[in-house]
Amino acid sequence: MSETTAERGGATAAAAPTRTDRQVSGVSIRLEGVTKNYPGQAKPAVDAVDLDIPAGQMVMFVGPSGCGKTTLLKMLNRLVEPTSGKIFLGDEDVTGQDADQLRRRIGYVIQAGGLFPHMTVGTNVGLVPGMLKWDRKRIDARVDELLELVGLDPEVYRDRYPRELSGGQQQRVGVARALAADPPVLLMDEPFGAVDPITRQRLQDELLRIQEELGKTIVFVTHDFDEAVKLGDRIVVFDVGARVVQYDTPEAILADPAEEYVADFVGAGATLKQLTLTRVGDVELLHPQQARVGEDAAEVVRRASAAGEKYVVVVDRRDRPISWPSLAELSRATTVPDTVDEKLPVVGLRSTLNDALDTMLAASQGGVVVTGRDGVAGVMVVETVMAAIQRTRDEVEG
Ligand SMILES: Nc1ncnc2c1ncn2[C@@H]1O[C@H](COP(=O)(O)OP(=O)(O)OP(=O)(O)O)[C@@H](O)[C@H]1O
Repeated sequence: MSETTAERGGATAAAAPTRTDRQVSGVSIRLEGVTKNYPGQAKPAVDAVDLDIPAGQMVMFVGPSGCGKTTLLKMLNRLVEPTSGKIFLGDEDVTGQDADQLRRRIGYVIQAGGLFPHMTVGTNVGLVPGMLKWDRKRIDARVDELLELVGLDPEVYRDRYPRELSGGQQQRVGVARALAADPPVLLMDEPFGAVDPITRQRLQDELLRIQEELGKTIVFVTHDFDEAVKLGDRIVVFDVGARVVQYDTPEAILADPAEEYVADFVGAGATLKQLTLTRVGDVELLHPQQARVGEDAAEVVRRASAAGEKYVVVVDRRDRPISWPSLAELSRATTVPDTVDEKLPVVGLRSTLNDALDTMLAASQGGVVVTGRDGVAGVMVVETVMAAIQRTRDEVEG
């Protein structure tokens, strides 16, 4: 770290560990005095920014509209040419490197996925490996692997066109495409801005899961402070000219905003935002009886009644939850039905309590099914969320 970096106000991340001890496949990014003057603009859009982004971390860029977040992001893959300053990937100065070469090492995800509409999902995902002249077999295998990774069945989606997908699915394909050549760095510019809140929450959960697995260095621009708190290992709060006002963990920023400006930006709901820091996996879950499709319904009802329960979670053959019927409903069937409840409220262990509450409200249900790596991890009821909110309030206020 240079002295100038230190002087310019906390633009270096402290050497705190990431949220989990994940594998790291990313490289660090270092900016030194990076500046952009757009022609005809009196002031630089980005003014002499120094920033160190540690390898394998997800760093969120937030700040008011027009403060220069996107310009700064686009200078990292040179969609915007810096006026001055230096950019390093690891120890390598990439400021003068051929931009096309550079972009093959940096995945880029934008709103709505930015897919080519006239190409199938498979062709979209295989674009960069194709440019890198991988052979057909290797590309096909990689496409399937990536579609699996982002939760899309390759058999079903490989040959579809983007217009045949929902917004959330297109976004998943966008992420798969950005990861295709296994770049160490991923840039994401408001990727989930155009999808509905519940889909956004699922995509965020998926991104956390993928990041846990891959450990890329991710730089993520967002307007949504809750999203920054949920996803970020660290958050950079910018002001005009991409001035770094605060660069720290979400916990630290919420607990101690650096300036009044940051406090305003964090907002009056900071107490409740603390809830965004609590993951579903951090609270005690209930463990209901489960039943598998095709089981004898009367037997399941007997088992659940004996355990004092009124509902069971039905899972399919791959242990995925598909419905959550009452014993009364179940006793009308002979075998446990394979009916999929499209509105079944489901969240992951890495979802936040806010997400869980939103999901319950959207489904008009008093609980959610929680899934983990190996299927159903439990269920959570609204009372648990309320108790956690109360605890957070007590802690913050008292
Ligand atoms: N191509 C361009 N030519 C001239 N000025 C530009 C150009 N792109 C951005 N700007 C200006 O640079 C400043 C920073 O814009 P930028 O889009 O980077 O901000 P931002 O923080 O990402 O904003 P938003 O959150 O609204 O997307 C703004 O004043 C903007 O008007």
